[in-house]
Amino acid sequence: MRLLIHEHYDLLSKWVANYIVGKIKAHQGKSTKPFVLGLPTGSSPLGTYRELVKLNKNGKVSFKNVITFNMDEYVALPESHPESYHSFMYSNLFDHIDIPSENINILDGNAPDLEAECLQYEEKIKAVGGIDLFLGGIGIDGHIAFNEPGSSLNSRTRVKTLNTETRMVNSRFFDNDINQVPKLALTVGVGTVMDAREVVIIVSGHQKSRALHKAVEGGVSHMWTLSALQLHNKSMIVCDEPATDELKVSTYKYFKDIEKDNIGPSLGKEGEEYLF
Ligand SMILES: N[C@@H]1[C@@H](O)[C@H](O)[C@@H](COP(=O)(O)O)O[C@@H]1O
Repeated sequence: MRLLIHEHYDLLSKWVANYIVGKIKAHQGKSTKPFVLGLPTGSSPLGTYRELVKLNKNGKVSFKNVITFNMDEYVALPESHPESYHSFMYSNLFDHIDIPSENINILDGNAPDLEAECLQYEEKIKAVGGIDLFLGGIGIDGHIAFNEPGSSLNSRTRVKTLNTETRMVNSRFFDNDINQVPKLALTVGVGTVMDAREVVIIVSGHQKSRALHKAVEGGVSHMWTLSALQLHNKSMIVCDEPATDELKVSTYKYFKDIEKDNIGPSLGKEGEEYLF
């Protein structure tokens, strides 16, 4: 597992967006098949989405031949609700890029048969040849997508009960009222994420530092589902300095040193592009 430590969130966001664009372009250079991209919601990817929109508008990348699969969605929250993950994705990304609407996949938390919906989602991912790159974030308890502590590391897309801590954290989007936060969600499983050919996780801020410590320095454990990434053969965590607060100094220095040539000193200057 790689760990790239950026000075601050804006640099991280710019780097991740350019990394994704590099991957899409490299794929398009050698295949006519669509690039399949897994996507998260939350505040962590917001900067990356802003950069992707900019790169699309500047003609640096097209999403016409990209298929997306979102990680999760609340159960029984209308799609039109401002806090549904459908709304989030359209207002922060899809409404601003040239992706065809038929290429967008988001779990339907209002489907009459939720289990069938989850099974179909897995089938659809398989049918397009699997996910090339899964982008993700984490919760403060180290959850990836909505795979709360105790989730099987082999789990597939399914209905998941949200724990109180996650609902409290997410209540900031629901008038700070935990009672308005749905109790259930549909989520891809840890196994679904692990099947992606590459996984990139954004971790930003001090509040995520314990989870980062557990995922990087702890053992593989279902109590910190991000730690499953240790078993993935192409995974990377991209974080900012505050997220490293709980890492050992030696771990911090190790990753700073080993990745020093991959985080250029000029990174982040307006208009600067990175080629991967
Ligand atoms: N299901 C989402 C996760 O996919 C996301 O990673 C997490 C962290 O969100 P944020 O980036 O806002 O901290 O929130 C939710 O629980």
